[in-house]
Amino acid sequence: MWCGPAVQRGAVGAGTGVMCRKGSMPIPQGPFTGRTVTDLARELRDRKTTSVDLVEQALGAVAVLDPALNAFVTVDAGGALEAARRADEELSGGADRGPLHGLPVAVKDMIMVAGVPATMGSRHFAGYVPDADAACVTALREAGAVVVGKTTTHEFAYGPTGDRSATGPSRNPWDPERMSGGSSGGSGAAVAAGMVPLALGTDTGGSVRIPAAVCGIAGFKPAYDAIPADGVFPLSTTLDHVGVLAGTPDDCLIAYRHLAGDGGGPGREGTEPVRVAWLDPGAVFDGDPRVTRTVRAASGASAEVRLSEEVAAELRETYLAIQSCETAAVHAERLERAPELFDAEVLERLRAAAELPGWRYVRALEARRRLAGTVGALFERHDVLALPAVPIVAPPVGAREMEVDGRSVAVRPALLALTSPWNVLGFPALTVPAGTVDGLPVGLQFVCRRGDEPLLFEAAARADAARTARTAD
Ligand SMILES: NC(=O)C[C@H](N)C(=O)O
Repeated sequence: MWCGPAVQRGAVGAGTGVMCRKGSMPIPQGPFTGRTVTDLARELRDRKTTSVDLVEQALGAVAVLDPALNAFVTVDAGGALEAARRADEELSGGADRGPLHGLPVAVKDMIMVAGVPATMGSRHFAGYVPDADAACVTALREAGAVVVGKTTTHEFAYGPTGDRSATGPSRNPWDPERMSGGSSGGSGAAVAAGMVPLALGTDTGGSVRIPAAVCGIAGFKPAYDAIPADGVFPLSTTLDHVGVLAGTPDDCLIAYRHLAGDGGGPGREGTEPVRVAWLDPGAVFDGDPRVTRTVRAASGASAEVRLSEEVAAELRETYLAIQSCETAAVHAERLERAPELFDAEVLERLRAAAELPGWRYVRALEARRRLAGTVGALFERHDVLALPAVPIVAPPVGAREMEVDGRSVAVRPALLALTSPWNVLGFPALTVPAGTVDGLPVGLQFVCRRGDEPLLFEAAARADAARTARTAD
Protein backbone atom coordinates (compact mmCIF):
# COMPACT_ATOMS: atom_id res chain seq x y z
CA MET A 1 0.00 0.00 0.00
CA TRP A 2 1.20 3.49 -0.79
CA CYS A 3 -0.11 6.43 1.16
CA GLY A 4 1.17 9.93 1.79
CA PRO A 5 2.18 11.47 5.09
CA ALA A 6 -1.09 13.33 5.48
CA VAL A 7 -3.29 10.28 4.95
CA GLN A 8 -2.93 8.35 8.18
CA ARG A 9 -2.69 9.24 11.81
CA GLY A 10 0.56 9.12 13.71
CA ALA A 11 2.53 5.96 14.28
CA VAL A 12 5.51 7.20 16.23
CA GLY A 13 4.53 8.07 19.78
CA ALA A 14 0.88 7.29 19.07
CA GLY A 15 1.58 3.58 19.08
CA THR A 16 -0.34 2.54 15.97
CA GLY A 17 2.75 1.27 14.20
CA VAL A 18 1.61 2.56 10.82
CA MET A 19 4.34 2.71 8.23
CA CYS A 20 3.48 3.04 4.56
CA ARG A 21 5.81 1.93 1.84
CA LYS A 22 6.67 3.06 -1.63
CA GLY A 23 9.05 0.55 -3.09
CA SER A 24 11.32 -0.15 -0.16
CA MET A 25 11.04 3.36 1.31
CA PRO A 26 9.18 3.67 4.60
CA ILE A 27 6.93 6.74 4.67
CA PRO A 28 7.05 8.21 8.17
CA GLN A 29 3.89 9.00 10.09
CA GLY A 30 4.74 11.11 13.11
CA PRO A 31 2.49 11.88 16.07
CA PHE A 32 1.20 15.13 14.52
CA THR A 33 0.19 13.70 11.16
CA GLY A 34 -3.48 14.53 10.64
CA ARG A 35 -3.83 16.47 13.93
CA THR A 36 -4.59 20.14 13.39
CA VAL A 37 -3.71 22.99 15.72
CA THR A 38 -7.39 23.15 16.65
CA ASP A 39 -7.44 19.39 17.44
CA LEU A 40 -4.38 19.75 19.65
CA ALA A 41 -5.73 22.84 21.41
CA ARG A 42 -8.90 20.89 22.20
CA GLU A 43 -6.95 17.86 23.46
CA LEU A 44 -5.01 20.16 25.79
CA ARG A 45 -8.11 21.88 27.13
CA ASP A 46 -9.94 18.57 27.56
CA ARG A 47 -6.95 17.39 29.62
CA LYS A 48 -6.39 14.49 27.24
CA THR A 49 -2.80 15.60 26.87
CA THR A 50 -0.31 18.10 28.25
CA SER A 51 2.27 20.31 26.64
CA VAL A 52 5.00 18.15 28.17
CA ASP A 53 3.38 15.11 26.58
CA LEU A 54 3.16 16.82 23.16
CA VAL A 55 6.78 17.96 23.37
CA GLU A 56 7.86 14.44 24.34
CA GLN A 57 5.95 13.09 21.34
CA ALA A 58 7.74 15.58 19.08
CA LEU A 59 11.15 14.73 20.55
CA GLY A 60 10.43 11.00 20.23
CA ALA A 61 9.42 11.43 16.59
CA VAL A 62 12.56 13.43 15.82
CA ALA A 63 14.71 10.69 17.38
CA VAL A 64 13.07 7.99 15.26
CA LEU A 65 12.31 9.77 11.98
CA ASP A 66 14.95 12.43 11.59
CA PRO A 67 17.96 10.23 10.86
CA ALA A 68 16.34 9.49 7.46
CA LEU A 69 15.09 13.02 6.79
CA ASN A 70 17.64 15.42 8.31
CA ALA A 71 14.95 18.01 8.98
CA PHE A 72 16.56 19.21 12.20
CA VAL A 73 19.95 20.84 12.74
CA THR A 74 19.55 21.38 16.49
CA VAL A 75 17.06 19.94 18.98
CA ASP A 76 16.63 21.85 22.25
CA ALA A 77 15.07 19.10 24.37
CA GLY A 78 15.92 20.73 27.71
CA GLY A 79 14.64 24.19 26.80
CA ALA A 80 11.52 22.75 25.17
CA LEU A 81 10.57 20.58 28.16
CA GLU A 82 11.08 23.47 30.54
CA ALA A 83 8.90 25.76 28.38
CA ALA A 84 6.30 22.99 28.13
CA ARG A 85 6.16 22.65 31.91
CA ARG A 86 5.55 26.40 32.18
CA ALA A 87 2.85 26.19 29.50
CA ASP A 88 1.12 23.39 31.44
CA GLU A 89 1.26 25.40 34.67
CA GLU A 90 -0.24 28.43 32.96
CA LEU A 91 -2.99 26.40 31.34
CA SER A 92 -3.94 24.64 34.53
CA GLY A 93 -3.87 28.01 36.32
CA GLY A 94 -6.40 29.38 33.81
CA ALA A 95 -3.93 31.64 31.94
CA ASP A 96 -4.84 30.61 28.42
CA ARG A 97 -2.79 32.17 25.62
CA GLY A 98 -4.90 30.75 22.79
CA PRO A 99 -4.67 27.90 20.27
CA LEU A 100 -0.87 27.71 20.06
CA HIS A 101 -0.44 27.48 23.83
CA GLY A 102 1.67 24.43 24.67
CA LEU A 103 2.18 23.30 21.07
CA PRO A 104 5.64 22.18 19.87
CA VAL A 105 6.94 24.18 16.90
CA ALA A 106 10.12 24.14 14.82
CA VAL A 107 12.03 27.18 13.57
CA LYS A 108 14.15 27.45 10.44
CA ASP A 109 17.85 27.86 11.16
CA MET A 110 17.88 31.36 9.60
CA ILE A 111 15.74 32.67 12.47
CA MET A 112 17.32 33.46 15.84
CA VAL A 113 16.26 31.61 18.97
CA ALA A 114 18.04 32.89 22.08
CA GLY A 115 20.57 30.43 23.49
CA VAL A 116 20.18 27.93 20.63
CA PRO A 117 22.86 27.67 17.91
CA ALA A 118 22.01 29.33 14.58
CA THR A 119 24.05 28.05 11.64
CA MET A 120 22.20 29.50 8.58
CA GLY A 121 23.18 26.14 7.09
CA SER A 122 26.75 27.43 6.80
CA ARG A 123 30.20 26.65 8.10
CA HIS A 124 30.61 30.44 8.46
CA PHE A 125 28.38 30.30 11.55
CA ALA A 126 29.60 27.11 13.19
CA GLY A 127 29.44 27.67 16.95
CA TYR A 128 27.37 30.87 16.77
CA VAL A 129 24.71 31.19 19.48
CA PRO A 130 22.44 34.26 19.38
CA ASP A 131 21.45 35.84 22.65
CA ALA A 132 18.06 37.19 21.61
CA ASP A 133 14.94 35.81 19.95
CA ALA A 134 13.82 37.02 16.53
CA ALA A 135 10.59 39.05 16.69
CA CYS A 136 8.61 36.15 15.18
CA VAL A 137 9.96 33.78 17.84
CA THR A 138 9.00 36.25 20.57
CA ALA A 139 5.50 36.36 19.07
CA LEU A 140 5.29 32.56 19.04
CA ARG A 141 6.42 32.36 22.64
CA GLU A 142 3.90 35.03 23.66
CA ALA A 143 1.26 32.81 22.06
CA GLY A 144 2.52 30.00 24.31
CA ALA A 145 4.18 27.87 21.60
CA VAL A 146 7.21 25.77 22.55
CA VAL A 147 10.27 25.79 20.28
CA VAL A 148 11.66 22.25 20.02
CA GLY A 149 14.46 22.90 17.56
CA LYS A 150 15.98 24.48 14.49
CA THR A 151 15.41 23.12 10.99
CA THR A 152 17.74 22.56 8.06
CA THR A 153 18.10 25.39 5.56
CA HIS A 154 19.89 25.56 2.23
CA GLU A 155 23.06 27.51 3.01
CA PHE A 156 22.05 31.12 3.79
CA ALA A 157 18.64 30.26 2.28
CA TYR A 158 20.25 30.75 -1.11
CA GLY A 159 18.72 27.83 -3.00
CA PRO A 160 15.28 26.31 -3.53
CA THR A 161 16.58 22.72 -3.56
CA GLY A 162 17.38 22.43 0.17
CA ASP A 163 20.26 20.09 -0.55
CA ARG A 164 23.28 22.34 -0.02
CA SER A 165 23.65 22.80 3.69
CA ALA A 166 26.65 22.41 5.99
CA THR A 167 24.76 19.63 7.78
CA GLY A 168 23.60 17.81 4.66
CA PRO A 169 20.41 17.83 2.62
CA SER A 170 16.93 17.68 4.11
CA ARG A 171 14.88 14.87 2.56
CA ASN A 172 11.28 14.46 1.48
CA PRO A 173 9.13 12.26 3.75
CA TRP A 174 7.21 11.01 0.69
CA ASP A 175 10.43 9.62 -0.73
CA PRO A 176 13.71 10.34 1.06
CA GLU A 177 15.58 10.04 -2.24
CA ARG A 178 13.79 13.27 -3.26
CA MET A 179 14.31 16.86 -2.17
CA SER A 180 12.08 18.33 0.48
CA GLY A 181 12.51 21.62 -1.38
CA GLY A 182 14.16 24.72 -0.11
CA SER A 183 15.29 26.68 1.31
CA SER A 184 13.02 25.90 4.31
CA GLY A 185 13.35 22.19 3.49
CA GLY A 186 13.77 21.09 7.10
CA SER A 187 10.57 22.86 8.16
CA GLY A 188 8.72 21.22 5.26
CA ALA A 189 9.97 17.74 6.10
CA ALA A 190 9.39 18.18 9.86
CA VAL A 191 5.72 19.13 9.38
CA ALA A 192 5.05 16.66 6.55
CA ALA A 193 6.46 13.77 8.59
CA GLY A 194 4.31 14.79 11.57
CA MET A 195 7.26 15.54 13.85
CA VAL A 196 5.73 18.95 14.71
CA PRO A 197 2.36 20.49 13.81
CA LEU A 198 3.81 23.85 12.76
CA ALA A 199 7.09 25.41 11.67
CA LEU A 200 8.46 28.81 10.72
CA GLY A 201 10.29 29.38 7.46
CA THR A 202 11.57 32.23 5.35
CA ASP A 203 10.63 32.88 1.72
CA THR A 204 12.63 35.09 -0.63
CA GLY A 205 11.65 33.50 -3.94
CA GLY A 206 9.46 30.63 -2.75
CA SER A 207 11.34 29.09 0.15
CA VAL A 208 8.24 28.46 2.30
CA ARG A 209 5.87 27.54 -0.54
CA ILE A 210 8.27 25.28 -2.45
CA PRO A 211 8.93 22.85 0.44
CA ALA A 212 5.26 23.01 1.46
CA ALA A 213 4.17 22.10 -2.08
CA VAL A 214 6.62 19.25 -2.67
CA CYS A 215 6.06 17.84 0.84
CA GLY A 216 2.23 17.97 0.57
CA ILE A 217 1.45 20.49 3.32
CA ALA A 218 0.26 24.12 3.54
CA GLY A 219 2.64 27.08 3.42
CA PHE A 220 1.85 30.78 3.74
CA LYS A 221 4.04 33.67 2.67
CA PRO A 222 2.25 36.78 3.89
CA ALA A 223 2.46 40.27 2.39
CA TYR A 224 5.90 41.86 2.54
CA ASP A 225 6.80 42.84 6.10
CA ALA A 226 3.47 41.61 7.54
CA ILE A 227 5.53 39.42 9.87
CA PRO A 228 8.47 41.52 11.07
CA ALA A 229 11.85 40.13 9.97
CA ASP A 230 13.90 41.45 12.93
CA GLY A 231 16.26 38.73 14.10
CA VAL A 232 16.06 36.85 10.82
CA PHE A 233 19.30 36.47 8.87
CA PRO A 234 18.81 38.30 5.53
CA LEU A 235 19.12 36.84 2.07
CA SER A 236 17.64 39.73 0.12
CA THR A 237 16.13 42.40 2.33
CA THR A 238 13.34 43.67 0.07
CA LEU A 239 12.30 40.16 -1.00
CA ASP A 240 12.62 38.29 2.33
CA HIS A 241 9.40 37.22 4.01
CA VAL A 242 8.83 35.21 7.20
CA GLY A 243 6.19 32.52 6.67
CA VAL A 244 4.48 29.51 8.19
CA LEU A 245 4.28 25.82 7.26
CA ALA A 246 1.55 23.60 8.72
CA GLY A 247 -0.75 20.71 7.91
CA THR A 248 -3.68 22.87 6.83
CA PRO A 249 -4.26 26.45 5.60
CA ASP A 250 -6.36 27.07 8.70
CA ASP A 251 -3.37 26.23 10.90
CA CYS A 252 -1.25 28.69 8.90
CA LEU A 253 -3.89 31.37 9.47
CA ILE A 254 -4.03 30.72 13.22
CA ALA A 255 -0.25 31.10 13.46
CA TYR A 256 -0.22 34.11 11.14
CA ARG A 257 -2.70 35.99 13.34
CA HIS A 258 -0.26 35.68 16.22
CA LEU A 259 2.78 36.54 14.13
CA ALA A 260 1.57 39.48 12.07
CA GLY A 261 2.57 42.90 13.30
CA ASP A 262 -1.00 44.12 12.70
CA GLY A 263 -2.59 41.08 14.33
CA GLY A 264 -3.47 39.49 10.99
CA GLY A 265 -5.75 42.21 9.65
CA PRO A 266 -9.54 42.28 9.55
CA GLY A 267 -11.77 39.28 9.13
CA ARG A 268 -13.96 38.89 6.07
CA GLU A 269 -17.08 41.04 6.06
CA GLY A 270 -18.96 40.42 2.80
CA THR A 271 -20.85 37.25 1.88
CA GLU A 272 -20.15 37.45 -1.87
CA PRO A 273 -18.45 34.33 -3.22
CA VAL A 274 -14.70 34.67 -3.65
CA ARG A 275 -13.83 35.26 -7.31
CA VAL A 276 -10.99 32.88 -8.16
CA ALA A 277 -9.23 33.15 -11.54
CA TRP A 278 -6.83 30.55 -12.88
CA LEU A 279 -3.52 32.16 -13.85
CA ASP A 280 -2.28 30.13 -16.78
CA PRO A 281 1.29 29.24 -15.80
CA GLY A 282 2.26 28.59 -19.45
CA ALA A 283 3.65 32.08 -20.11
CA VAL A 284 5.79 31.87 -16.98
CA PHE A 285 7.16 28.33 -17.14
CA ASP A 286 6.64 25.27 -19.30
CA GLY A 287 6.21 22.68 -16.56
CA ASP A 288 4.75 19.19 -16.18
CA PRO A 289 1.28 19.24 -17.77
CA ARG A 290 0.09 16.61 -15.27
CA VAL A 291 0.93 18.99 -12.43
CA THR A 292 -0.95 21.82 -14.15
CA ARG A 293 -4.02 19.61 -14.74
CA THR A 294 -4.09 18.29 -11.17
CA VAL A 295 -3.71 21.73 -9.64
CA ARG A 296 -6.24 23.35 -11.93
CA ALA A 297 -8.84 20.70 -11.12
CA ALA A 298 -8.43 21.50 -7.42
CA SER A 299 -8.48 25.30 -7.81
CA GLY A 300 -12.21 26.07 -7.92
CA ALA A 301 -11.42 28.81 -10.48
CA SER A 302 -14.31 30.24 -12.48
CA ALA A 303 -12.28 32.42 -14.86
CA GLU A 304 -8.88 32.40 -16.51
CA VAL A 305 -6.20 35.07 -16.88
CA ARG A 306 -2.74 35.15 -18.46
CA LEU A 307 0.41 37.16 -18.10
CA SER A 308 2.10 38.20 -21.34
CA GLU A 309 5.46 36.59 -22.05
CA GLU A 310 7.08 40.05 -21.66
CA VAL A 311 5.60 40.61 -18.21
CA ALA A 312 6.60 37.09 -17.14
CA ALA A 313 10.16 37.67 -18.36
CA GLU A 314 10.33 41.06 -16.65
CA LEU A 315 9.16 39.54 -13.37
CA ARG A 316 11.85 36.88 -13.59
CA GLU A 317 14.65 39.33 -14.44
CA THR A 318 13.52 41.78 -11.77
CA TYR A 319 13.55 39.04 -9.16
CA LEU A 320 17.02 37.86 -10.14
CA ALA A 321 18.51 41.37 -10.30
CA ILE A 322 17.10 42.48 -6.94
CA GLN A 323 18.05 39.25 -5.19
CA SER A 324 21.53 39.13 -6.70
CA CYS A 325 22.45 42.68 -5.73
CA GLU A 326 20.94 42.51 -2.26
CA THR A 327 22.50 39.15 -1.40
CA ALA A 328 25.87 40.26 -2.74
CA ALA A 329 25.63 43.16 -0.29
CA VAL A 330 24.81 40.82 2.60
CA HIS A 331 27.77 38.52 1.91
CA ALA A 332 30.40 40.93 0.51
CA GLU A 333 32.84 40.60 3.44
CA ARG A 334 32.45 36.83 3.82
CA LEU A 335 32.98 36.43 0.07
CA GLU A 336 36.23 38.34 0.29
CA ARG A 337 37.60 36.96 3.56
CA ALA A 338 36.62 33.29 3.61
CA PRO A 339 35.13 32.12 0.32
CA GLU A 340 36.29 28.56 1.00
CA LEU A 341 33.75 28.23 3.82
CA PHE A 342 30.80 28.47 1.42
CA ASP A 343 29.29 25.45 -0.29
CA ALA A 344 30.70 25.36 -3.84
CA GLU A 345 27.38 25.92 -5.58
CA VAL A 346 26.33 28.74 -3.24
CA LEU A 347 29.75 30.33 -3.78
CA GLU A 348 29.31 30.16 -7.54
CA ARG A 349 25.91 31.86 -7.29
CA LEU A 350 27.26 34.54 -4.94
CA ARG A 351 30.19 35.29 -7.23
CA ALA A 352 27.86 35.66 -10.20
CA ALA A 353 25.56 37.86 -8.10
CA ALA A 354 28.44 40.13 -7.11
CA GLU A 355 29.22 40.75 -10.80
CA LEU A 356 25.90 42.42 -11.52
CA PRO A 357 26.28 46.19 -12.13
CA GLY A 358 24.45 48.63 -9.86
CA TRP A 359 22.34 50.07 -12.69
CA ARG A 360 20.63 46.70 -13.03
CA TYR A 361 19.42 47.06 -9.45
CA VAL A 362 18.10 50.56 -10.02
CA ARG A 363 16.32 49.43 -13.19
CA ALA A 364 14.86 46.45 -11.34
CA LEU A 365 13.42 48.67 -8.61
CA GLU A 366 11.76 50.80 -11.28
CA ALA A 367 10.44 47.69 -13.00
CA ARG A 368 9.03 46.40 -9.73
CA ARG A 369 6.86 49.51 -9.33
CA ARG A 370 5.60 49.18 -12.88
CA LEU A 371 4.92 45.46 -12.53
CA ALA A 372 2.92 46.01 -9.33
CA GLY A 373 0.52 48.12 -11.40
CA THR A 374 0.36 45.73 -14.36
CA VAL A 375 -0.12 42.56 -12.34
CA GLY A 376 -2.21 44.34 -9.69
CA ALA A 377 -4.73 45.20 -12.44
CA LEU A 378 -5.62 41.50 -12.67
CA PHE A 379 -7.24 41.88 -9.25
CA GLU A 380 -9.76 44.45 -10.43
CA ARG A 381 -12.10 41.70 -11.59
CA HIS A 382 -10.82 38.76 -9.51
CA ASP A 383 -10.18 38.45 -5.79
CA VAL A 384 -7.70 35.60 -5.85
CA LEU A 385 -5.45 34.10 -8.52
CA ALA A 386 -4.77 30.34 -8.53
CA LEU A 387 -1.79 28.59 -10.12
CA PRO A 388 0.59 25.73 -9.29
CA ALA A 389 3.11 26.53 -6.56
CA VAL A 390 5.76 24.41 -8.27
CA PRO A 391 5.37 23.24 -11.89
CA ILE A 392 7.17 19.89 -11.35
CA VAL A 393 7.21 17.17 -8.67
CA ALA A 394 10.05 16.95 -6.13
CA PRO A 395 13.33 16.25 -7.97
CA PRO A 396 15.86 13.72 -6.65
CA VAL A 397 18.25 15.07 -4.00
CA GLY A 398 21.23 16.66 -5.78
CA ALA A 399 19.59 16.81 -9.23
CA ARG A 400 20.09 20.00 -11.24
CA GLU A 401 18.43 18.77 -14.43
CA MET A 402 15.29 16.66 -14.55
CA GLU A 403 13.29 15.01 -17.25
CA VAL A 404 9.82 16.60 -17.44
CA ASP A 405 7.35 15.62 -20.14
CA GLY A 406 10.13 14.24 -22.34
CA ARG A 407 12.36 17.33 -21.99
CA SER A 408 15.29 18.15 -19.77
CA VAL A 409 14.43 20.98 -17.39
CA ALA A 410 16.80 23.00 -15.14
CA VAL A 411 15.65 22.32 -11.59
CA ARG A 412 16.36 25.63 -9.81
CA PRO A 413 14.50 27.96 -12.22
CA ALA A 414 11.66 25.43 -12.38
CA LEU A 415 11.23 25.39 -8.61
CA LEU A 416 11.26 29.20 -8.34
CA ALA A 417 9.32 30.16 -11.48
CA LEU A 418 5.79 30.38 -10.09
CA THR A 419 6.54 31.53 -6.56
CA SER A 420 9.15 34.29 -7.03
CA PRO A 421 6.84 36.82 -8.79
CA TRP A 422 4.92 37.21 -5.51
CA ASN A 423 8.11 38.07 -3.64
CA VAL A 424 8.90 40.77 -6.19
CA LEU A 425 5.42 42.23 -5.74
CA GLY A 426 5.10 41.48 -2.03
CA PHE A 427 1.63 39.96 -2.48
CA PRO A 428 0.35 37.34 0.00
CA ALA A 429 0.60 33.79 -1.40
CA LEU A 430 -0.51 30.48 0.09
CA THR A 431 0.04 26.93 -1.12
CA VAL A 432 -2.18 23.99 -0.21
CA PRO A 433 -1.96 20.32 -1.20
CA ALA A 434 -3.76 19.61 -4.47
CA GLY A 435 -3.23 15.89 -5.03
CA THR A 436 -0.40 13.77 -6.34
CA VAL A 437 1.45 13.09 -9.60
CA ASP A 438 3.61 9.96 -9.77
CA GLY A 439 2.76 9.38 -6.10
CA LEU A 440 4.33 12.72 -5.12
CA PRO A 441 2.44 15.76 -3.81
CA VAL A 442 1.74 18.90 -5.83
CA GLY A 443 0.74 22.30 -4.47
CA LEU A 444 -2.01 24.73 -5.46
CA GLN A 445 -0.99 28.35 -4.91
CA PHE A 446 -3.43 31.19 -4.22
CA VAL A 447 -2.38 34.83 -4.48
CA CYS A 448 -4.20 38.01 -3.45
CA ARG A 449 -3.58 41.69 -2.83
CA ARG A 450 -2.50 42.90 0.59
CA GLY A 451 -5.62 43.28 2.72
CA ASP A 452 -7.51 40.47 0.97
CA GLU A 453 -6.00 37.66 3.06
CA PRO A 454 -9.42 36.53 4.35
CA LEU A 455 -10.45 35.85 0.73
CA LEU A 456 -7.24 33.94 0.12
CA PHE A 457 -7.86 31.65 3.08
CA GLU A 458 -11.49 31.20 2.13
CA ALA A 459 -10.52 30.09 -1.39
CA ALA A 460 -7.96 27.70 0.12
CA ALA A 461 -10.42 26.29 2.65
CA ARG A 462 -12.87 25.54 -0.16
CA ALA A 463 -10.22 23.81 -2.25
CA ASP A 464 -9.10 21.85 0.80
CA ALA A 465 -12.65 20.78 1.65
CA ALA A 466 -13.18 19.64 -1.96
CA ARG A 467 -9.89 17.72 -1.92
CA THR A 468 -10.69 16.04 1.39
CA ALA A 469 -14.10 15.05 0.05
CA ARG A 470 -12.46 13.58 -3.07
CA THR A 471 -9.89 11.71 -0.97
CA ALA A 472 -12.67 10.25 1.17
CA ASP A 473 -14.63 8.99 -1.89
N1 LIG B 1 15.21 31.61 -0.19
C1 LIG B 1 14.55 31.39 -1.31
O1 LIG B 1 13.38 31.74 -1.44
C2 LIG B 1 15.31 30.79 -2.47
C3 LIG B 1 16.14 31.85 -3.08
N2 LIG B 1 15.31 32.96 -3.43
C4 LIG B 1 16.89 31.34 -4.31
O2 LIG B 1 16.89 31.96 -5.34
O3 LIG B 1 17.52 30.34 -4.27
